Order: sequence, then structure tokens, then C-alpha cells
Amino acid sequence: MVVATPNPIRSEKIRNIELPIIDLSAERPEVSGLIVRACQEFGFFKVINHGVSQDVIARMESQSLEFFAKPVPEKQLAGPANPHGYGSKNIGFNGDVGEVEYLLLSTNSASISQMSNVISPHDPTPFRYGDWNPTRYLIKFETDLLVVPSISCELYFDPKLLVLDSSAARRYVEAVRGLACEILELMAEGLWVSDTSAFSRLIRAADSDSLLRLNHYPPLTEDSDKSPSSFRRIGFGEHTDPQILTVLRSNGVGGLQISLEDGVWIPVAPDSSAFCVNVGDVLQAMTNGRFVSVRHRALANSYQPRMSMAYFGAPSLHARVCSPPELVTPQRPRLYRTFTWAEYKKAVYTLRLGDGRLNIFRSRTVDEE
Ligand SMILES: C=C1C[C@]23C[C@@]1(O)CC[C@H]2[C@@]12CC[C@H](O)[C@@](C)(C(=O)O1)[C@H]2[C@@H]3C(=O)O
Ligand SMILES: O=C(O)CCC(=O)C(=O)O
Ligand SMILES: [Fe+2]
Repeated sequence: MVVATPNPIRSEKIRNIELPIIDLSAERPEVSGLIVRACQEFGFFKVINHGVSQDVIARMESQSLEFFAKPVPEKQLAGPANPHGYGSKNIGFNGDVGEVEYLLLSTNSASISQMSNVISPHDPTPFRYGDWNPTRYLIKFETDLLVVPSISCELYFDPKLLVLDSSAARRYVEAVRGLACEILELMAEGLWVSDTSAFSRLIRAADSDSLLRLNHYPPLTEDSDKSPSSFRRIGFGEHTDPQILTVLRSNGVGGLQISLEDGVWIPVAPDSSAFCVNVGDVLQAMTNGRFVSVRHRALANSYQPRMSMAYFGAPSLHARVCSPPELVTPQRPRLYRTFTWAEYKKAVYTLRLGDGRLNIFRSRTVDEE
């Protein structure tokens, strides 16, 4: 007798709620008020009229598509993800898996431009510094794909970024970082924090630890198991984003879901004119719990490939995370102790994808501070 196993995803409750869509071209006080409300209620919202040029987005999307369309052995030259680089199915270092392949890149502009200076298509003697190292990386300039040895030298750089046209990636990162800073300043204004750069300053820092992640969720293949249980697959399991703010775009294929109450998932409709923005753990801590870092996940579509591009705005490793004074009051005592992003990141990478980490940083009692 064949016993049908219920698909855990299918039996979950799904509720259709439209996330707030905030028009950034509206009046500033109105926009900041709407953003604050969305971050308190949902931790997620969409922005339209965001000012990021369609051309910058289109170039980055086509780079991303081009990368994922390459044969696996070529993509693997940019791996393994440790944590930066190309990864497939394995997420992080603690056994998490999903139906996703990805490229995780540091956005540290100093390191990118150092590398571009070292390897320049117009420079007849491109490799000027350091000793040769046998590791091979894919380096792409304009339309040429070269496989060259990387160099190990005292300058820090992330050669894996160069699997993409570095100018497309740099422009995209600059544009989304600008958008993230604008949103963080609107948040500070809406919360009546007098230092309106208190949040944005952290991701503007030249040594900020921000990341760009390109995710590709392949559909089922011709020879895949077509039983009902294989139809809706977990692409990226449930988690919260550890950083300050995430700015995400996807192609027209849905899959992102957020969880507001236990067991109820809310699908986020794909929208090519919008960016989806969400509060990260560090912003929950910095707002002293006013804003919520909400659990979310991505399902892989059975028929169409989903692609998403996420910018994670993070502080620099040594930056201290604490709430501005206006957000700590006798009625709302400090919820989290001060910590550095390096400390938090260490906890993130020690734990599993779905583990909560902010609780480790809760203030014990006000007296202990
Ligand atoms: C399993 C893991 C992957 C992750 C680091 C972690 O140990 C727990 C958090 C994961 C996450 C989720 C949001 C981002 O995609 C990410 C880059 C991050 O900062 O935290 C990933 C990490 C990763 O894939 O390296
Ligand atoms: O692909 C998506 O829509 C979500 C990806 C995500 O949550 C992440 O990369 O942290
Ligand atoms: Fe996420």
C-alpha cells in the first residue's frame, strides 16, 4: 500500500496580505512615518520611485543571469563559498541546504578597486604586486573570460567578485547602498532620533562589511522526481537577516515569503518596479526592539527559475552596535547589550540558518549594564 506523505510546505497556512508599498517620491515626513509603521508591523516593505536607474539594475541582472548560465565547473572556480564565493545547495557551514545556487560577494569598495587597479584590461603589465599563488579564479573583463592565477599579496581583495563585470557590480552596489542610506535616514527621522545618520553612517563606512548575494533557484528538470511532494521546494530556509538592512530585487518569479505569526506564511508578490526592503537583526537591536527583524524564506518554483539579488548593509567589524539615546527610556529600557558586529557575526556563523541569535545579546538586567 502506498501511503501519501503530506508535503510540509503544502499543509502550512498561507495568508495573502499585500506588503506596504512606499512611494519614495512623496513628502518626506509622510514617507518616514510610513516606513516606521511598516518596520514595526511587518519588518518588510516595498519601495517604488526609488531612484535606482533601470540601466544599472538591468546590467546587474544580465551579469547575474550570465553567471548562473555558465557550466557548473566554471561556476565552481569561484567557489566554495567560505563564506564569499559560489555555493550550490549548501548554505553556511553548519549543514543547511536548499534548492539554490548563489554567489556571495563582499562589497568592500576599497578591496574591489584595489583589485581593478591591479588587474586592468588597459594595462600591459597587469599583475604588478605580490607572488603567484596556484589558486585559479575566473576574471572577466568586458566580453573576455580569462582564467588566470590569482595573486597573493599584502593588499586585501576579493578576487571572486571579478567573475562579474566589476563595473556593473560596483555601480549596482553604489546605487543600492545610496538607497539603503536614504531609507535609514528616513527611519531615524521617523523615530525622532536627532542624529539622523546614526544608522546610515554604519553602512557608509569604507570598511563596512556589507555583502551582495545573487541567488538562483533552478526549476525542476526534465528528469526530476515529479511526485507532488517535490513540487514546492525550500530554496532558502527560514531565517532572519543578521545585518542592518536588506535591499532585495527579484526577477518576475515569486517565492519569497515572510512569517509574521508562527506557522502563517505571507507570500511577497514579485514586482519589477520595486525593491523589497527588510529590517535586519542589527537594526532591531539599534532601534531597541521598535523595528522587527522578521523571519523569511524563499521557495523554489517548479517551472521557472527565480533569481534574486540581495544587498545586505552591514557595519564594519569593529563598529559598536547600540541604540541612540532617544530610543532608550525608563518606559523602554535597553533590550540588548552593546556588541560589535564582529561578535555578532561570529555568533551568526556558529549557528544554523534558522536559529535566533539576538537573544544571546539581550541585556540581562538594567543593573548589570
Ligand atoms: C547558515 C548560515 C548561512 C548564513 C550564515 C549562517 O550561519 C546563518 C545566517 C545565514 C545568512 C542569512 C542572510 C544572508 O544570506 C547571509 C549572507 C548572512 O549574513 O546570514 C547568510 C549566511 C551565509 O550564507 O553565509
Ligand atoms: O531569494 C530570496 O528572495 C530571499 C533570499 C534571502 O532571504 C537571503 O539571501 O537572505
Ligand atoms: Fe534573507
